[in-house]
Amino acid sequence: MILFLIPALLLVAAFAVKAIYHLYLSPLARQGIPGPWYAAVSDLWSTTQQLSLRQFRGVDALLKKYGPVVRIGKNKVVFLDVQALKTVYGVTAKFDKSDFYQRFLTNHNQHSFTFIDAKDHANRKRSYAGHYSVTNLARYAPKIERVLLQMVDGLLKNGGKSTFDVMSLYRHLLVDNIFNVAFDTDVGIMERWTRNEFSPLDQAVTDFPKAQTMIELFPRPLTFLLFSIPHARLQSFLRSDVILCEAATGIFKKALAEFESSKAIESSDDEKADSENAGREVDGKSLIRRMLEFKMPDTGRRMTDLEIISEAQSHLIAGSETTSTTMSYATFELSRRPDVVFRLRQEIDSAIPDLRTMGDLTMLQNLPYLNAVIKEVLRLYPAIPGPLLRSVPAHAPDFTIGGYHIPPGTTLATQCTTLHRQKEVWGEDADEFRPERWFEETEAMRTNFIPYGLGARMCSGWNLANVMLRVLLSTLTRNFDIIAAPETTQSSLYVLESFASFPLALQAKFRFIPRTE
Ligand code: HEM
Repeated sequence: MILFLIPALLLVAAFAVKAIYHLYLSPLARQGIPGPWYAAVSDLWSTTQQLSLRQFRGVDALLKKYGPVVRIGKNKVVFLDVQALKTVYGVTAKFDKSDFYQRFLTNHNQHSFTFIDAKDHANRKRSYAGHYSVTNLARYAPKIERVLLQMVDGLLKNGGKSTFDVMSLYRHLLVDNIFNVAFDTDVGIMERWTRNEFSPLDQAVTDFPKAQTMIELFPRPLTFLLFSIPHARLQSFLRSDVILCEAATGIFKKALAEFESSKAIESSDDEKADSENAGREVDGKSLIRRMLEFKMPDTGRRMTDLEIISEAQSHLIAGSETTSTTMSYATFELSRRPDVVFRLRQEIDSAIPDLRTMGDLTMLQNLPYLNAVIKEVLRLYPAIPGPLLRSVPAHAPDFTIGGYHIPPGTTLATQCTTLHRQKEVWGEDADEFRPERWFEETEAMRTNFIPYGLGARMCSGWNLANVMLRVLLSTLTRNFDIIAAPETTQSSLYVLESFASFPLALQAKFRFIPRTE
């Protein structure tokens, strides 16, 4: 008995000593940064918050209770200070991403979203620079429109008889879209949806962030147990990374073959190659082609096959689930706000008279009410609602937030959920969906609105996301009256997150009744 007791007592004593250190003696404790004691003594609070899939809510509650700088872990501080936002996240900021992002490695490889080191990250971003620019995206308008009209046709054919889960519907469309826009490949996922066929790729895209969070938070030595449970759905959930990697490898091989053959043409017949490549220039280069051609500026090294595959895989994930969730919440607002639909229709009907077209992308970019609606959706339903974690670098010069000295090694973060709902910035109706507020945009609104993050690590695909939100919202509002299914309510859409947000019910069902007036 005593043999068990002594180690147990030693463990308790070790925990108590550590807890005392973190509560009273550590550099953060000595600064007296406010926050609950139970969050400061260990990282248990933070871990349970992540497990509960409500971390952004817990952090929001603490920021409201303790003020703009709060200690939420042994070594973790969250803040709301706009000045600090620029220092921590700004374009010239020297703060790296925290190692939290390592859970999102794809195929065990780094990609732009996960790189910790700023130089590695900058090089990777250079490898596909310009691909998601507004001008380059305009080249893909016909492909975007084709898939969009497939969806509209499917809904028109149904004539409003059935309800559809739009989380899944939009994801199908957006997965197709990423393949078209980033990889110049048509995989026909939307078509599968119209035939009511299951698509493993679509499922894997939505599983990935949830599965990676589960694997990360599961006790490490026991992970193998998780992978041994003989349950088909659980195993496909846990292996979403493999499914996505297979898809990315397929498109990589295709792009590589095209790249090799174009090089062969170039070397065998320069003149002929010139004319063939002239054709390619008009088509633009796919994301993979850009990476195949890229050489690191400092070393001249080319990217390895695995690096390209992992980067492509990450764009597939980042580019579909986020936009689909945002659109699903937009659909919910449309279904319960006839006043917003009325104003939107007034604007869109006169801008796009032909029902069978999507409208010019530049023209859509200039529709004020449509853009106000999108901003309001991104404000209230940000797809990444929780803390964006950064590390104070080892040799950081003296760094303070709100008068507190923050030592090197501390993990720092802000979160848009709280920034986007501060009454001092957005007014007393901050929690309400009111697109009109964007017609009186203030400087404070501009600096506190960060649905796509900010600085050097800001979302690479934000132009694409905005394009897709515009074409989807305008086309659906134009063609359909949208009615929420009885089971789709504020409670069923209660927001949860595993870094990316999703509704509690995991679905959002609506009927799309063809518009008659
Ligand atoms: C409504 C849709 C979207 C939202 C709200 C969103 C939000 C974000 C946010 C907040 C970040 C920064 C995360 C951080 O700092 O930790 C991010 C990064 C990123 N997003 Fe998006 N995103 C969206 C759509 C897209 C799309 C369509 C793509 C297309 C490929 C994309 C690709 C990426 C990539 C590659 C990164 C990593 C950027 C880097 O660190 O260099 N996202 N996104």
